Amino acid sequence: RSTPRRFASRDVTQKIGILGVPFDKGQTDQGVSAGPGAIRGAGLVEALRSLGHDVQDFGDVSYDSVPDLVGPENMDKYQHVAVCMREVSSLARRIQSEGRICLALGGDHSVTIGTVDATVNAHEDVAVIWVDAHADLNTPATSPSGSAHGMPVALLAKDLADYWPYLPGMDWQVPKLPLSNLAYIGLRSVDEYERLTMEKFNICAFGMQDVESLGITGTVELALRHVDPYKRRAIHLSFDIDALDALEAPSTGTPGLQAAGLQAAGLQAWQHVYHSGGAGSVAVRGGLTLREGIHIMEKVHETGRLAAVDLVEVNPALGSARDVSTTLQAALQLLVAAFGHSRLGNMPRAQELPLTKGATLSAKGAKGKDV
Ligand SMILES: NC(=[NH2+])NCCC[C@H](N)C(=O)O
Repeated sequence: RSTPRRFASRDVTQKIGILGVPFDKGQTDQGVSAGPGAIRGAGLVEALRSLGHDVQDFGDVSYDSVPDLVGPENMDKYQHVAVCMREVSSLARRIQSEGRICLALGGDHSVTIGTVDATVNAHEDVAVIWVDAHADLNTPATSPSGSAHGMPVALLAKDLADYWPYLPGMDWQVPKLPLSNLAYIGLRSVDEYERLTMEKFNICAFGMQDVESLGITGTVELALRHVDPYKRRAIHLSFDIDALDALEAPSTGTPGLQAAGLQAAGLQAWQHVYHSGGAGSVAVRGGLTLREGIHIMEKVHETGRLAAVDLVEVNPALGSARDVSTTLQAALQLLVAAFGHSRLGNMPRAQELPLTKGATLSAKGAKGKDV
């Protein structure tokens, strides 16, 4: 049974609020703070408006003073995280309270400490789809790097609250997200303790092997069914550009394991192997294709329950000019897909199609009356 494709999106105006979060202190590479500017510069606002949406750009989050907070051991730049994410959360809440879908541009993935916090406060029942090469499920006690961008999920999860020490300056943040409302897609670099946590709490995760065996269609269907079985939750979609293969999005910086190489070496998937850090960082090979990423976005859009999107870890300082442009185009395509781009390009609406010379099919005409 074949049903005609629906192009509903062109007729449904969505209210979108863009929030830039040029935050880079959740990891060690320079340049990820230029992400929001670069994605805007690639034409994001214009592209979303051309879909007919009501787009308001709320600019970039800034914070000036960093108080002398003593954070947990092995959580780098804790003070910055605590202060900046409070600001992110309050702005993202404001955007959502105006009835807008909050589109946050990172920055590194620690920005979700603020954005997801806003979503779980703006809605009663929230589902999170986390598209990423990494699980970002470490606590300071388990983190191999001390980088906050590897910790947001652990910080947001209600089930993991007891695994954290008291966090001074973060009283605004209440871990509210049940891990049962979360699904990962695209994992290929999971640390040992993250894996243990995933097993212990039975977290729904589709790694690259699963995407391979189920296909992206099956993967997204199962992920959505898991996080939102009764089709009533607000959906927060957090997309780390490093979920895409390095060929599709080279300008991103997290050192990680090379899945293919590890398998060849007969190593366990959870034994993490790092590339050289800093300027030599490279994206993780063996990831999602851009088409697969777009499919995820389209399917979440089709639910009609998208509340917030993050697009993070685009680093315009990494790679050649061509790498940067490839990465930015990928980011842009993902985002227009999340907001209902037409799969076949900008097709005219049926009513706009000229039937005979000079005549167009009006709504009335479509019912067979005089045109
Ligand atoms: N959002 C990211 N790129 N996260 C990378 C995390 C890498 C590693 N698992 C860590 O915790 O340090």
